Amino acid sequence: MTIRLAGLPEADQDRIGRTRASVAALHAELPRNELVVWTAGNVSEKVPELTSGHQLFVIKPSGVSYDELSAENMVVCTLDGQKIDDGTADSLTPSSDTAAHAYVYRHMDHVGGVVHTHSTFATAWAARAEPIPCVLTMMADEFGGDVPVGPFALIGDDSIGQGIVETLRESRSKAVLMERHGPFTIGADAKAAVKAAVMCEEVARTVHYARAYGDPVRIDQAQIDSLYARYQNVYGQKGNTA
Ligand SMILES: O=C(CO)[C@@H](O)[C@H](O)COP(=O)(O)O
Repeated sequence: MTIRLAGLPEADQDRIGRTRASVAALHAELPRNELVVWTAGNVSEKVPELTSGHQLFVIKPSGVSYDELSAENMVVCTLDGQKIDDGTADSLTPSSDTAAHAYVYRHMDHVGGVVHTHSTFATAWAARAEPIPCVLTMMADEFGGDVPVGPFALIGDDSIGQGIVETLRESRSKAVLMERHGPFTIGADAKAAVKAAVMCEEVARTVHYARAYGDPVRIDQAQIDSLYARYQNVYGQKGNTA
């Protein structure tokens, strides 16, 4: 039976509303960071701590221009990728990549946010099915090593999601270059996944130019491990309330 948003406890409705607003706002980061053209990218976030016990996520409606996105038209889905009765028109369909996002949430419990783009430099590496080698400290920081390539898969069923999960389970990376398609990124929440998408495009561009003029040198594994540990555990204002 379809879950009805209006029938959920008030606290759950409030939580879902906050997630819808946050995911709608984060989509503006995709064109702002030049990660998308037209509508070719999407962001989703799993709704945490629902008292009703439902497991839901929020994702962009398919093909809707980023400047028309709002909390009200963010689509709410079950982890099976099925749209609930979320108050939007029945005709409003979720992202083409909903099945992939849903598969990741079902199989990677620690993931709270997923992003997909076709950002130019990362997608060029995906077109060559070539992992981005870890030749930059920024890559060790954010990805803990190379940015891996996932298998080519057609859109619309679980195959992309399966490829994302199989690839990222073997890596610390928050980004995977799906072969001949483009990058998918994950994070503890949608903002972390958007950051990973921004950083993935940045390192794809930098390493592309580095290789155009020479042979970049890999960072050795012990140094990658040290850089990753510092960045993930010390960098920024970890826990500071100031
Ligand atoms: O690769 C594709 C379509 O082939 C998708 O990733 C779109 O580029 C974004 O689709 P929507 O989220 O707007 O449905």
